[in-house]
Amino acid sequence: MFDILKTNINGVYILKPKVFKDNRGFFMESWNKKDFFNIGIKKDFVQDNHVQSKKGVLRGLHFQTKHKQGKLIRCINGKIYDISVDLRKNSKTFGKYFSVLLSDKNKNMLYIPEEFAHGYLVLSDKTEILYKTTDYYYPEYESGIIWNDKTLNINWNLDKYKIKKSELILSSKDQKLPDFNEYLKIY
Ligand SMILES: Cc1cn([C@H]2C[C@H](O)[C@@H](COP(=O)(O)OP(=O)(O)O[C@H]3O[C@H](C)C(=O)[C@H](O)[C@H]3O)O2)c(=O)[nH]c1=O
Repeated sequence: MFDILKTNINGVYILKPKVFKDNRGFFMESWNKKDFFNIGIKKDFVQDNHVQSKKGVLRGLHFQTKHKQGKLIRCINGKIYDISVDLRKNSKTFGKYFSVLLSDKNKNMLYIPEEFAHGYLVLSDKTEILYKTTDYYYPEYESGIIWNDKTLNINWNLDKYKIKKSELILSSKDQKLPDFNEYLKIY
């Protein structure tokens, strides 16, 4: 059982699971095929990912050019500031981004359809996220856009979260991602 919040980007949803608390702790359904189908999320998930990161890690912005992946993301320990960028050519929000705080406290879940670049800034140590994808990992089709692209102009809220740019931890791959204008030339 979920409350569904539509967002300013068509097809991107925040799902708030119903949390059953008692003197033992809590129970919640984190995914239910029927409920998702009724929302309009009809593609099956085929892979589950579990990622742990230190505070200050920034992963992304990533997407697969073929075998594009829809994602259902949730944070089970700590918190992340999650960013997804609409790359659907015919979308009226093409190039626009959606941001949301996902944490073990708010238990919010984010669903993004295929053709979105995805990334997140990690706001606390030993943060763990779980996310399902609607297609498999194909490293040969991995691509991305640099996190601080001037055209996308994403506000990562570094000041708000008191994370210095010099403290950010990115993979060497992510440090070399192309910018949005290069992306526009290729795809
Ligand atoms: C994504 C992925 C990675 N891997 C292996 C490949 C590397 O040896 C290792 C770390 O991969 P990577 O550095 O690409 O992990 P992230 O930077 O977290 O990548 C993810 O970051 C952003 C936020 C995403 O939304 C994507 O799901 C994904 O691109 O895990 C796998 O075995 N399977 C996978 O599905």
